[in-house]
Amino acid sequence: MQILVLNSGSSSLKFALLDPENGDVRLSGLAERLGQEGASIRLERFGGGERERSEESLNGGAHTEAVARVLSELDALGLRGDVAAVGHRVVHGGESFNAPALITPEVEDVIRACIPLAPLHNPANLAGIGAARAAFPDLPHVAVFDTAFHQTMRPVAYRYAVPEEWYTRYGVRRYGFHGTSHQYVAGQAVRMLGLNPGRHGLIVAHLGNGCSVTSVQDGKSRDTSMGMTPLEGLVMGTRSGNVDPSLVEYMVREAGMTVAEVTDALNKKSGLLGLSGLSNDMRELEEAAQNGHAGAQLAIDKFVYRLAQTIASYAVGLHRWDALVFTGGIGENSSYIRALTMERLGSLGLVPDERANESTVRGKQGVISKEGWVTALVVNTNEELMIARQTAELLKG
Ligand SMILES: Nc1ncnc2c1ncn2[C@@H]1O[C@H](COP(=O)(O)OP(=O)(O)O)[C@@H](O)[C@H]1O
Ligand SMILES: CC(=O)OP(=O)(O)O
Ligand SMILES: [Mg+2]
Repeated sequence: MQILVLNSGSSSLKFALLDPENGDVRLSGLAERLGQEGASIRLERFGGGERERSEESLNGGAHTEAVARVLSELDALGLRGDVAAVGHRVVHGGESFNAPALITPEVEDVIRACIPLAPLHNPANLAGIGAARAAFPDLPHVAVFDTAFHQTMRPVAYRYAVPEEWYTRYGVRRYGFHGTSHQYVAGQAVRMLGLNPGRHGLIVAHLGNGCSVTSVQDGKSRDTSMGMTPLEGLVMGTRSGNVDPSLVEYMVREAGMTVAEVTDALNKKSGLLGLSGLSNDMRELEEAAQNGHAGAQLAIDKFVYRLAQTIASYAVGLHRWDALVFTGGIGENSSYIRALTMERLGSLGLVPDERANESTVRGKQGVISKEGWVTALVVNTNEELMIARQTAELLKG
């Protein structure tokens, strides 16, 4: 059985056709700058131990054109008939979903109702669902929510200290995101370390373009750093993470900006990009910092400082702490950021094994801490595989 997985961003579409049993990928790729000039799509085909890549223009195409191109590629490869179902990443499911859901008109309504909580993500997810339903009208479509894994948080973690009515009437609370990745990575770490699936404590740092830390106890999310929206928490590529909420009103008053402009800047012009004045890409910042770029150095230092602070604070809620887990593009590849973070956490017993840390990059995973100290490890996340598995499980059940 093959599952087609679609992960729609505001202007991008990641896709993969894979077997949920063994994780074998037949086709994968990424369409970018959708709906804009210069839209393009990259395709990778796998078969018979071979891998073939290509890139082409989509000519201003949007999600519909990207899905259509994926479909024509499936036809060209003779794989369309193998697709048993489509699994969609949906970022915000509010409090309505603690598990994946078969997409019905009612489910689409709930995803639509969550747009105000995730204005950057949910409209793109709906566009992807619409395009895929038109392309595969007879197949089951399943929504896998970023928020679902975090529905096990208790009120002490998910409530904000604001008037109660904001929660009961307007749904103002912490929801958390990247749940599919945190759940997958925590499960892998339990297996790799031989921990008891029913009794363990992990802190998982998912560090990609968006970044979040989650504490996982006995397989369940206890707390997570992203909040009502994916803006809260850590310093990210272009997102500020935590700031004083008063700055919104202040910038409106002092800089003559609108609330929407301030919010947009906090989401798209802040974080590593804002602090460095250079880039949202950690690779570029590491190189620039080495060449003496002060802004890049500050961005890295602030990123690490906030990350280490958050990790330390998450040790508070766990009944035991077995390991710190790094994942995502930065977590899996930057031995520098991992080393700096662990050094900051030295007083909590984290000590990097220099050789293991430096060699655990580009697809390698495993323990990177010195023996006898708190365990730290790298786990490669695989949201596509997790979405495919959850889609297949829901259809079986
Ligand atoms: N070798 C590397 N060293 C440092 N950072 C890296 C490296 N490889 C990738 N990254 C960083 O990972 C981030 C992207 O993470 P990724 O998980 O791929 O993003 P997304 O959240 O879009 O899926 C970027 O900041 C990129 O610079
Ligand atoms: C929810 C979220 O922040 O996702 P991403 O990291 O893919 O932007
Ligand atoms: Mg990501």
